Amino acid sequence: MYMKTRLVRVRGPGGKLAFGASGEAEVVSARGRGSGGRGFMSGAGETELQLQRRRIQERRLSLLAQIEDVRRTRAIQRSSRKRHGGSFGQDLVTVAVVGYTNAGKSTLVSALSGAGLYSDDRLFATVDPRLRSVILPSGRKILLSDTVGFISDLPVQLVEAFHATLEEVAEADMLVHVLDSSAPDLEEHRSTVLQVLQQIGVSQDKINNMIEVWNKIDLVDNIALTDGIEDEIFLTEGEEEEDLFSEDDVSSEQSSFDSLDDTVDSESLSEKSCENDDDKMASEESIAEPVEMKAMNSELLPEDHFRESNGPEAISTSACTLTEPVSTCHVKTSAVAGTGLQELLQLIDTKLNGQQTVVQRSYGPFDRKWRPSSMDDEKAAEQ
Ligand SMILES: Nc1nc2c(ncn2[C@@H]2O[C@H](COP(=O)(O)OP(=O)(O)OP(=O)(O)O)[C@@H](O)[C@H]2O)c(=O)[nH]1
Ligand SMILES: [Mg+2]
Repeated sequence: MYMKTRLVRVRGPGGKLAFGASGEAEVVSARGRGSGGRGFMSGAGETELQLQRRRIQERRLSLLAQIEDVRRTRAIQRSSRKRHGGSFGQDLVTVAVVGYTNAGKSTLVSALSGAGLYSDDRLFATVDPRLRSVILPSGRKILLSDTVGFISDLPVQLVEAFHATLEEVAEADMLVHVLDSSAPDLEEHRSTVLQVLQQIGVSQDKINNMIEVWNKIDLVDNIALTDGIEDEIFLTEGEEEEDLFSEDDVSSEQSSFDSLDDTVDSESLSEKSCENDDDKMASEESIAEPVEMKAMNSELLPEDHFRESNGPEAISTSACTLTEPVSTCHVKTSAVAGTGLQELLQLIDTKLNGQQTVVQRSYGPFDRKWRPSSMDDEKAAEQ
């Protein structure tokens, strides 16, 4: 097939035609040959290499045009969402799902918006299929935004291509960071993502407020999880896991969630933990002192205990800070098995409710606008 459509020639070191010989290989396309005379010996047309380069260039330009389209569309979507109750309003906040490549972001977004949970792609599907609407346990509707996976050492040339995604991340009201908990280089993935988020101008507040999803929990062997892996991931070195709560506490946790979803089992119910929003100051302090990390085994945290100190809206008083100088809430999920999904939605709900009163949207590098300093808040709001 290849030979039928293309002429392949290999030029040997002496410039002679030498099929299959080692040396500089020059592949001449049949198309190019036609345009350049009698084969490359007499100044052939476009070589295969040139042809490939041209095609790559064309493809690049076409992709850049598409990306520009997506950016424009998303900008329109965002302003429309703001007008009709978006970022500052009640109804349509955007939660961007970020994470290292292959962590399971797309699977998770599909699972969250798939059968069994409310899903409505209609509104934005025509312009961007990666935005899915989801109804939280409280009835609040949000938009979940799937994003391009981050990778280490992202080539500079690719950054432009990622801008559409990055803008969505910078603009999102909240971030959900999906981690593949079975990945051996989990820590590296986590720090790469945090680094990229900082690089693209996501505010520290937003990073601190981020929910971590420990996905692919089905791949992590239960015994290994309790014996070692979880300790490695979640506990600070030197800290000892404590049996903090009695069985009664655990069952009270379950009862408090029964109203949310009867199908949720006790195991998955205990699979979440969250820092107190009010503890934000404390967590910010911990950024300055990265060594001082609190951590707890989330399995042991009862719901009643969370509520005691945080009021009805809060899920947890316990900071589940990790070994990184960033404190986060976390939920364990298996996007393929469908476990932990309700807990994740509940956590997003709780976080958003907590944010509601203090929503201070951080401006990323993409939406900073100049504003006269004398302008009072009312005028600014009108604008
Ligand atoms: N066992 C298991 N596999 C999962 C889970 N979630 C996702 N996967 C698998 O992991 C692979 C990657 O999933 P994706 O959803 O494409 O990951 P992604 O983060 O969107 O990847 P990129 O778009 O490349 O960044 C797929 O083969 C999924 O089936 C999970 O919870 N458990
Ligand atoms: Mg994906």
